Amino acid sequence: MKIAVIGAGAMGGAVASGLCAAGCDYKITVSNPSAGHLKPLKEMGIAVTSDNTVAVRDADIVILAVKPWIIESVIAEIRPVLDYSRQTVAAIVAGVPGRQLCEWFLKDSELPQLMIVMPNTAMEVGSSMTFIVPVNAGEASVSAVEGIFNSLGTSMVIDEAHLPAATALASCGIAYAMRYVRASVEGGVELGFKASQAQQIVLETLKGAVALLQRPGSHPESEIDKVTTPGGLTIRGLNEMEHAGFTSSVVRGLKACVK
Ligand SMILES: NC(=O)C1=CN([C@@H]2O[C@H](COP(=O)(O)OP(=O)(O)OC[C@H]3O[C@@H](n4cnc5c(N)ncnc54)[C@H](OP(=O)(O)O)[C@@H]3O)[C@@H](O)[C@H]2O)C=CC1
Ligand SMILES: O=C(O)[C@@H]1CCC=N1
Repeated sequence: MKIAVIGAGAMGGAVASGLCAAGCDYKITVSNPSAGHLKPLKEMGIAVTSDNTVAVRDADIVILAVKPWIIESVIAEIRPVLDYSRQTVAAIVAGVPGRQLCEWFLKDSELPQLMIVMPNTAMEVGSSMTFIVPVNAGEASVSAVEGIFNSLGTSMVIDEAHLPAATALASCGIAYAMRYVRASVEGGVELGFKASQAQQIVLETLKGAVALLQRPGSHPESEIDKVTTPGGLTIRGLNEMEHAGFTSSVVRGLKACVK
């Protein structure tokens, strides 16, 4: 299967390099105006070009990975050369509704197989939580796009109404998770560990927490109950974090992100 990736930044670059690193059998061409982002991809053996129309011409699946304010002009550029009868478009774009994409893609009253895809930066390491929103897409094209993003982590097909929340939790969520790590490392340094040691401790602890929660029937509160000795140390720390607004600030941050 041939894939064109338009835009070689954080998302487009991670799709291409991630698929390549995973040893996938896709023939990938990446297009980007400046050469800087293309160089490492070219070194991995990926075909590169600065011409979007060249990249999409032969592709079975076109992945758009440009900033939201650029996507309209990119669609206008590639629309004349796209063959809607055989090509699927997956748009990685935040905050652009499906109906708007349909308006921009409409050609002779036709649309391509079209979906919005929302990954996160962990595609780079094959661990993205990716959402797929079918906008105008049948089973075969959704399953082809699922195949791509399952090679880069885990994918979930959702409806568009859930996309803002999904974006907040998983795409932006990577940054929120990083902030928890940074905060814990800073605390660890103040308590006497070197930053590198503190980071290792925090990451291993998070790995353990994830593994505990991934067991069937597991729940965060029951895991917390096992740690919090009555009158003990853990509950003092937890309650202090809650007095400072821990849960509330996470919920408020997610809601602000969706707004
Ligand atoms: N970053 C993230 O975590 C996430 C981003 N998204 C969405 O992904 C999309 C891409 O974001 P992101 O990868 O972060 O952005 P980047 O700025 O990292 O990458 C965008 C890339 O598009 C290139 N570009 C600019 N103009 C054109 C053009 N006319 N044709 C082809 N390529 C072009 C840029 O090239 P140059 O730099 O040379 O100008 C750049 O390499 C956005 O719509 C964003 O909303 C979705 C989920 C998560
Ligand atoms: O912050 C943003 O707008 C993009 C969308 C999701 C993650 N980054």
